[in-house]
Amino acid sequence: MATDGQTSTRPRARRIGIMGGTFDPIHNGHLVAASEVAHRFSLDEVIFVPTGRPWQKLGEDEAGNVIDATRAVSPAEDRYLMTVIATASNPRFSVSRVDIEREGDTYTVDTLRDLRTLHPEAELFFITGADALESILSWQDWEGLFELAHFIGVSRPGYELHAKHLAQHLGSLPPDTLQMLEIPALAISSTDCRARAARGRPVWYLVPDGVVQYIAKRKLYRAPKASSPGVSAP
Ligand SMILES: Nc1ncnc2c1ncn2[C@@H]1O[C@H](COP(=O)(O)OP(=O)(O)OP(=O)(O)O)[C@@H](O)[C@H]1O
Ligand SMILES: O=C(O)c1ccc[n+]([C@@H]2O[C@H](COP(=O)([O-])O)[C@@H](O)[C@H]2O)c1
Repeated sequence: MATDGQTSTRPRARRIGIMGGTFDPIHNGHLVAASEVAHRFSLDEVIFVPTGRPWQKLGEDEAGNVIDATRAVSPAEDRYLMTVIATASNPRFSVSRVDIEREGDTYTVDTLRDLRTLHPEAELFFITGADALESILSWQDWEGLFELAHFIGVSRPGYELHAKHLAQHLGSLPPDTLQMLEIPALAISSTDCRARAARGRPVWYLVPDGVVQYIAKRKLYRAPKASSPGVSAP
């Protein structure tokens, strides 16, 4: 604290965005979302965090039995490497392995706790698309999430960006707990990119060039998902 009547020169806390996703594959919708939030919220860095075991995307029932084999997710290392390739040219973007190195299902509550431990002084901003925000009440320990970071909901074509379902819970929290941001509309999804790659249709300009090349090199999304060595049960 300044004691001589001068203004304190203590630097402001580092502002870190967290872009969580399965990134199977990462596409330009993810990158634009992170870039827009970084600009509008004056973030110093955005950390992309590929999921380890995205439990809601595995097509499994509660006992872990595969009930929809078409929903198997690509190996975490492939998704991680595509994320590194896609973000490499932006000095403000980085990629974390916290979710892929933690065992078991991936829960955002754990992601935020791990990143808080790694960045104890930082202000954290978790970035989520309108579709993910819509289903946040189904996330593990969702009630505690809003105490761990600010949340930024971003628009996405085909989804309404709102927090009506959270109104009761957010009422008792500071107004900057959840903020909404309209971003340029890119109607791109990983599901569509996978379907295109599977049928030999182009994914150029939907995903970064290096990711197009990585998908081709690793022959991702070509074989039926049931036979790929993903993270769902064999
Ligand atoms: N086109 C987009 N515009 C804005 N946000 C997006 C867009 N695509 C994905 N997101 C957001 O990015 C995060 C990670 O998304 P994810 O990796 O599941 O991609 P996806 O395209 O939704 O994948 P899939 O089609 O396999 O469900 C989520 O918060 C999601 O809402
Ligand atoms: O915490 C949970 O239970 C939870 C359930 C579903 C999704 N999430 C997180 O939401 C982010 C986007 O996930 P997804 O599945 O849409 O790629 C990613 O960071 C996930 O870990 C988190």
